Amino acid sequence: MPKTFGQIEQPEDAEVAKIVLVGAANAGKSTLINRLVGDDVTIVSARPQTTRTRIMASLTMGRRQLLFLDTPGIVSRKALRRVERGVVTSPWRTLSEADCAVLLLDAYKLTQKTDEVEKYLFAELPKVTSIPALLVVNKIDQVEDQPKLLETVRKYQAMYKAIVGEPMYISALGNVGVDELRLQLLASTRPGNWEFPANVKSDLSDLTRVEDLIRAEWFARLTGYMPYVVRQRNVGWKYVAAPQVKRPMLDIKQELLVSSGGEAKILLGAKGALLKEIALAANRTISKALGCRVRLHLQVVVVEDRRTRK
Ligand SMILES: Nc1nc2c(ncn2[C@@H]2O[C@H](COP(=O)(O)OP(=O)(O)OP(=O)(O)O)[C@@H](O)[C@H]2O)c(=O)[nH]1
Repeated sequence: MPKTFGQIEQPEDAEVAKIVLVGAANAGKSTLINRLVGDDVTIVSARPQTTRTRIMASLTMGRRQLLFLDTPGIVSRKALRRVERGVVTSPWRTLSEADCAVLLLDAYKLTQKTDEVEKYLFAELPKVTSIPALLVVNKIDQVEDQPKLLETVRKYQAMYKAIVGEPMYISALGNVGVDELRLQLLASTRPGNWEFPANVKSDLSDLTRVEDLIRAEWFARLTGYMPYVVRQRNVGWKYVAAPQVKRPMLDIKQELLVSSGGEAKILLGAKGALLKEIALAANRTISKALGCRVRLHLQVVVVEDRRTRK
């Protein structure tokens, strides 16, 4: 018989595990969470540091629930030192909440000897935590020199004593090894109460998810500093009932705020074509993510930039 805990219906023998992903910026944390959960819950981009919110995604299989605590990537040693001093949101704080860590390494960086941040991260990690961890090596699709990779991974394995089992080699993007990793993670659950109903995949409010998905589209199409200067303002959110259609359609109006006509031009593209493309693509992903029909309106608005105001 299922029992109700608070608002949540769960089986008598419910189990739960909180998982934290630790890795340098761009290691593929967001991509991996999306693969594991099977939904676009976090923003994925080729540029580092796009994870703005700490996102908790959840995945329920049978009686087990996994809760993923996503952490912002660590870009440099300097950033890591700031983290230690508690100046920026600390991934370490998230670590203390977790039952199990996934230590995510970028296979390509390991073979190219550009893994400085990782080395530093692994040297610091044992000082702040000893939670059990899986060592997961991502982006194996990018590696040719496999012996070199295995040798480097062995060194990492020795650095954090609480690593459970053998390292796992995956490609989050290519969906290789992800099913095996999911099974491993499910094996780390302990008796406990679920935090989300079985069918909920993320605790982000729908609005935050929508804004993330819109942002992902312009990040995918613009380069350089430009994506970072755009801010979002939600100006409309209503469900519109349409005759002959069973489920209402969600009508969303968002403004993209920039501080100059030049920036507006870049975002609009020739005759507004780029903005149209962004809106169309975002409309599709939002509709899929929320499971309802969506009509998205995007508008570029030039606002005075307080930083440059005299
Ligand atoms: N070739 C390859 N690329 C991958 C793989 N996994 C992720 N990527 C790419 O690596 C880039 C970074 O991925 P993200 O998932 O945004 O990385 P992240 O660790 O969440 O990054 P931050 O938000 O900066 O912390 C994206 O361009 C992904 O498509 C993989 O298995 N193979």
